[in-house]
Amino acid sequence: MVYDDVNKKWIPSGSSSGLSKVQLYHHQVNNTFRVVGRKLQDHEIVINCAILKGLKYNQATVTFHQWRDNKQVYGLNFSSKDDADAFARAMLQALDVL
Ligand SMILES: CC(=O)N[C@@H](Cc1ccccc1Cl)C(=O)N1CCC[C@]12C=C[C@@H]1CC[C@@H](C(=O)N3CC[C@@H]4C=C[C@H]5[C@H](C)C[C@@H](C(=O)O)N5C(=O)[C@H]43)N1C2=O
Repeated sequence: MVYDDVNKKWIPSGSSSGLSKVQLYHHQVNNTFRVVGRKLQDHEIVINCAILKGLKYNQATVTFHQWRDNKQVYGLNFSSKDDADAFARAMLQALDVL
């Protein structure tokens, strides 16, 4: 999800709401990280953002985590606590090595 600052509400990222698979990629060569989310149904890329050193990953609730870059605020509304925990662990490990 992305935050619509004008209307002060979260909107689905991409062309429609629906479940997506969100992955954290590590580019070994230059030690960079990127979050990429794809819709399960049609593989539409719904999130594609670089994770930079010093990023603050906010676990607002057990299943809703968020972060911001200079352009927008991203929110991940996880289907389960386990998914949220797994993603948060990977994100925090990435932030540790950046
Ligand atoms: C300093 C800073 O940047 N701070 C950011 C957060 C942050 C901190 C540190 C580092 C980075 C970031 Cl990003 C912040 O506070 N921001 C970023 C933009 C929005 C917000 C501002 C105000 C509101 C108030 C309430 C809360 C909100 O949005 N919350 C709460 C949990 C709750 C869970 C789920 C989602 C649900 C999917 C739909 C909707 C629903 O429940 O209807 N909803 C929500 O309502 C969700 N806000 C925010 O997060």
